[in-house]
Amino acid sequence: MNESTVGDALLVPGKAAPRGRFPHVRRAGDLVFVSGTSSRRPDGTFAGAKADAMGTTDLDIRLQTRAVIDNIRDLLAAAGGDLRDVVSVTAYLVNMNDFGGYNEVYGEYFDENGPARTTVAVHQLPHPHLLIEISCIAHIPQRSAA
Ligand SMILES: N/C(=C\C=C\C(=O)O)C(=O)O
Repeated sequence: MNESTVGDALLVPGKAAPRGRFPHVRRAGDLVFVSGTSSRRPDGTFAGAKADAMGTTDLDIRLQTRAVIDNIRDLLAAAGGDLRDVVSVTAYLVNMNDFGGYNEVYGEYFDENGPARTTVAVHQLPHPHLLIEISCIAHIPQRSAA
């Protein structure tokens, strides 16, 4: 089904294209739902991920977490909001050993007055270099949307 039946679906120019048939962001009334977002750049490379010619990887949870939240900030801006509008965060880590680094960077953006949060470990994410993906819900009243 191509047609939107509830709210508005948004593909945000300049951001990494979704790797499937879903929008970056979907609005339903005053709530804005942000699809699971990684550190992927528009050119398909990942912030916080390097691999040498032998395939040895150097993956950095702090850099990835920062890039994910910055990507989400850009997506929210396209919906007329910003990170202060986020009311709920779900973070997916592939390894809970990364919780400390993730939590440290997260705390640079949000505090106890910020969104409700759930963090879970998952078996895999859609690319082997990914350590983290985050989805979230923001409250952005329609009258202030772009
Ligand atoms: N949200 C999904 C994938 C995101 C991948 C990325 O941002 O690199 C999905 O497949 O549901």
